[in-house]
Amino acid sequence: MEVNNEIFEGYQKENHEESINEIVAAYDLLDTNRNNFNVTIWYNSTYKFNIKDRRVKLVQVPRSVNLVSNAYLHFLQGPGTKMLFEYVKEVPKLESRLRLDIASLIGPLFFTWVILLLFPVILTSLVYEKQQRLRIIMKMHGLGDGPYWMISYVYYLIISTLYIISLMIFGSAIGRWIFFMELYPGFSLYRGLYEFSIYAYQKNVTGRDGMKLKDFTNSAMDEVFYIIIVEWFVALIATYYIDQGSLSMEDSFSFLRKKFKQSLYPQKPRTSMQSSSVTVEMEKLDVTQERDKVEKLMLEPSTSHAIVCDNLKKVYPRRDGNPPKMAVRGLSLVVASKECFGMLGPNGAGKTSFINTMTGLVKPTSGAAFVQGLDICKDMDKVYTSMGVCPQHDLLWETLTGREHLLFYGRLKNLKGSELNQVCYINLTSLLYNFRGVADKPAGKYSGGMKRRLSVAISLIGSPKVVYMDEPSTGLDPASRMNLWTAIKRAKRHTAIILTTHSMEEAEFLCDRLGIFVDGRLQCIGNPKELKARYGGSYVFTMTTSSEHEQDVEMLVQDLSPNAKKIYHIAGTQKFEIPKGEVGISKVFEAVEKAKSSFTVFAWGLEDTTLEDVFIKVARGAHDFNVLS
Ligand SMILES: Nc1ncnc2c1ncn2[C@@H]1O[C@H](COP(=O)(O)OP(=O)(O)OP(=O)(O)O)[C@@H](O)[C@H]1O
Repeated sequence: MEVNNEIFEGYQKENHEESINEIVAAYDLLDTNRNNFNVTIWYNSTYKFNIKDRRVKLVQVPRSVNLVSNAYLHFLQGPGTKMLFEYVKEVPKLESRLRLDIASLIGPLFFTWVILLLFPVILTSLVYEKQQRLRIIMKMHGLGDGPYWMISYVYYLIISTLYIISLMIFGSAIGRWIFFMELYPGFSLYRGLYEFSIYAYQKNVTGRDGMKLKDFTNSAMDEVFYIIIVEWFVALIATYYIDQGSLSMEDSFSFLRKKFKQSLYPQKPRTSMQSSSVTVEMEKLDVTQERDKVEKLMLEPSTSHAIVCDNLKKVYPRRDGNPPKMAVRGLSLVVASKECFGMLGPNGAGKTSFINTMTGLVKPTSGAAFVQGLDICKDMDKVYTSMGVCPQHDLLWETLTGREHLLFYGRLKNLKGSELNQVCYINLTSLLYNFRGVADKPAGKYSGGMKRRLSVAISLIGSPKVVYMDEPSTGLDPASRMNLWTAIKRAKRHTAIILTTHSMEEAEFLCDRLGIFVDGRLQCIGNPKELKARYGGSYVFTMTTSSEHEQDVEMLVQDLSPNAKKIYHIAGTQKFEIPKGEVGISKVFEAVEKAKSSFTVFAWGLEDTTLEDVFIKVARGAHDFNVLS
């Protein structure tokens, strides 16, 4: 290329003061904060005007290609650049192309987006564990908060590091320096990258270096770091609060909801609570005896009993304008080691609330409870190490197989190596009996009954000292139910079990003692035989005849026992309750044979009281008492 040396040399010799002053003025207009600026003009070699404190020096620097045209563009923006512009116009220059650096323009947005892709993945995973209550079930099986967060942190740190390293490798491959992209969280990262982009752009325009450490105070980069550090602490504390405030997502934000609700529903005097507390409590003898037993144990604490509850209460706070709900009203109960205690009760009686309180899912409102001598309010973490839980709703990872679930929970119970494999195998065979096809399938693909069986297997793994089972046999077919019962019976040899159920058959088959719970109170307690003897002191006599002989049947029953009560009557079929003390079975047979000779008897039957009869009687009695009081 032809170069006009004369023009440039002439410029140097004459030292055009006026044109240099105009450069300074032009620059001041562009950015009054800066007192340092470089202009690079190419000619044969590269010359540089260093303008500092309005003093201009022309220095020769190594040749730099392609910057001259950018410098012109920059200076053309100021009104005082006329002289230079006119002069430069005459300087022959290399052919150059306009560089539009897409990466610098959209880089910050793009990089932030790419890095934040990992954030929802981590968040979803943590929230999933919390929402599905997997977090609490892991805790109940002995996984403490410290190890949980450490493992989660290290796990996601490794994933994030690998991700960022991949990104950096990719970035280097495309020629970008993205070291600072490792910094997090997103917003400050975005800001940081924005600062980088400005420097990157200036590098292209002016030929200066990119961002240096010393540039941090001139740019907003120092702020970015302060924000990241502050956010780090705030996020850690907030996470800790949300996690510790309560273990349920719902309760985590209860403090906010409380404030909001207080403004919507001003506090009314607590009339309903007060009235319930002055209700005369007519406790049955067996329940009173149990309470006395607990009181004695409280005076001489011992670890010989697996579970001791002393006047345990759970009240759910006022919600959506509804009054507070007393779900458990002062329960006193002792469960011995290796005892299976069955909790029966109608829907909404408070059984699950009691189990949730005992397993640490909700805190008791008052009273105390001890598991193996450990206070559930103070030593829950220690209690968890010897506890198993089969919750009312299955809490399983959709993607883990049955075997993986058992291996995981087995490890939490400190089982290792061959012992772990053996325990896992025993549980799989006893509870997932056709396990070969099932054990290695993801739990998300299990049927309802299979999930239930897996939940029971998890609760029993590692031979915990205390196991809570909330309706373990719900949704099981008869064969699976029998399997489950066998497994529970086997577990009873070394474990105390509290189980809730709506199946009287199950309660009778498995439980050493039963308690019938109605409206938060224990109505009766004892072993199934005792309860039947106490509450079911009558036979149920049923006879079906044609309708014209109904009167004859009534007379027959009156002859047998004047105190018999008709409890059911429909289209020729009548049911009577006959007090056991007033009639012998042989007398009933005789009377029926006599009746058969005088009229046609289609069918008849005599039944002893079942547990179901006891349950209905007790539940109805308690309900009527509550309605009247
Ligand atoms: N989180 C809660 N907030 C307010 N009230 C609740 C809450 N959980 C349960 N309750 C109420 O407490 C009472 C006892 O409920 P709980 O679930 O303990 O009964 P349950 O005996 O286990 O019933 P089911 O046999 O149907 O499982 C019910 O009236 C229920 O509506």
